[in-house]
Amino acid sequence: MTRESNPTVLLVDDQADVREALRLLLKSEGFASIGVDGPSAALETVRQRDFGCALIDLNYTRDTTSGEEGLALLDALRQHVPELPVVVMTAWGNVPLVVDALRRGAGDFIEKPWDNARVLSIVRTQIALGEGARRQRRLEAENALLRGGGEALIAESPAMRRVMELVARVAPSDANVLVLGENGTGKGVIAQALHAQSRRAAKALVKVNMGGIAENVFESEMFGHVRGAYTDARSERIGRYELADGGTLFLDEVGNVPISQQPKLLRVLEDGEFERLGSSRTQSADVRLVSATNADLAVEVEAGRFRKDLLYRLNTLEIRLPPLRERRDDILPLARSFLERSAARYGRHDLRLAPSAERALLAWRWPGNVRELGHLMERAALLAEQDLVSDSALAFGPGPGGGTAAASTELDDMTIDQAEAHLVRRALERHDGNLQHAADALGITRQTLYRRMEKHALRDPASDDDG
Ligand SMILES: Nc1ncnc2c1ncn2[C@@H]1O[C@H](COP(=O)(O)OP(=O)(O)OP(=O)(O)O)[C@@H](O)[C@H]1O
Repeated sequence: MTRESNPTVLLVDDQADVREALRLLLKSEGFASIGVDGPSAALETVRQRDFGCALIDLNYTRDTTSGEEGLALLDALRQHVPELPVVVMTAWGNVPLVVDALRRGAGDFIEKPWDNARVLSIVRTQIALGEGARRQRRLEAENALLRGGGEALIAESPAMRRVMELVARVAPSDANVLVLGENGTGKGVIAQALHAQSRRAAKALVKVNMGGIAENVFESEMFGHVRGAYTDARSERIGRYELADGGTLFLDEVGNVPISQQPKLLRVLEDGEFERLGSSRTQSADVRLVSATNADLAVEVEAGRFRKDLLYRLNTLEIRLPPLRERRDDILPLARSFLERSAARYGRHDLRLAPSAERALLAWRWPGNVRELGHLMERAALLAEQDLVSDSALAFGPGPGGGTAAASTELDDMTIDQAEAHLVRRALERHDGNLQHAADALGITRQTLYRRMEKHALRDPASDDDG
């Protein structure tokens, strides 16, 4: 969110005295304004900063009566900065032109010579409408980013109870928290709990997966960009940092922030200030940071891949999540909860675990932790032939060397590189492009999968747009 108290009005008119009269009128009501003399200067200016509203003349020197230039400017503004309310100024009585402008999206019109009170009332109304539109767009963007709903968090084991006590103690503070743990141990769930128990709970929890952001889009993802900031930036975009204003920003897989981008992250963490890519305007946001990693960041610092000063910014407090194999008391409560949820989804309401299944679940080492348990229960709910799910109905992860004879013959004829590309592609296909599931199936981390995909030029189905 920008920190400007009173929005600025853009005045576009080729006559300097008109601009000056409007500037003084607006100033008397506390509105700042910037005046420019024509369409190209107007378009240049809206690229550089935000306005609460624009007042544009419809006739410029090149063509002083038809209004064509003004209407073209109106169209361009609607396209470039759709939330900016535009008020058109016309000569008295030019009804067809006014109608045309309103049809093309002008918020209102002013006839010259104008009535001061009417100008001020229109400007106030249009600014309020524009703010409403921006707020709406923010909410939509936030909703799209929020993780799907709060799921029940299970913490029966002594180790997890201690974690939850720590969460309760640190959540209300604004301190940055680093959540550590193997893949699938529930770091995202803990980030959600920290947010839900904080005074920011009513605001957004914005998640960014650092493992999934390519180096060249890092800055625009995090801090947004203005239109035209780079070749594909067709529209303005709000960054994740700004979206988290007043709320919590969750940086997942923070160990993957490229070293070249780490100073940018450090700067915003130090003073809360940033610029949208392509803009020189400094903005600020009030953000509480929770980050997570399965990497040993001390080792990354040693190796020169992670800045020590950044680590110290992130880990004001650390929460370590034990792997599932070290909290066996959670296994069955989690399994029952996942089975119940999947059973409801697939209409198998009477499904329950047989003692043999419970013994098998307790004996498994859970390399994929809680996530693996969730997937196993979902498969069981789908595939179980009887309501009582026995150990034989549990398809524990493929052991090393799993795979069909046909697949191995295919692999026999490939180079190692080809085989790797083939396996990655097949895993992505089998798991409908879900990177985590594909990585689990391949027995590698999501980061490693991501690197392999880059190496073999396989597309990440989630990285789609420029906004
Ligand atoms: N204590 C818990 N209670 C209920 N569900 C849990 C718990 N811990 C994890 N889960 C579930 O397990 C899955 C994996 O959790 P999550 O994504 O938070 O793990 P993670 O440690 O962030 O994984 P990664 O390191 O791969 O990003 C999610 O579906 C989550 O809802």
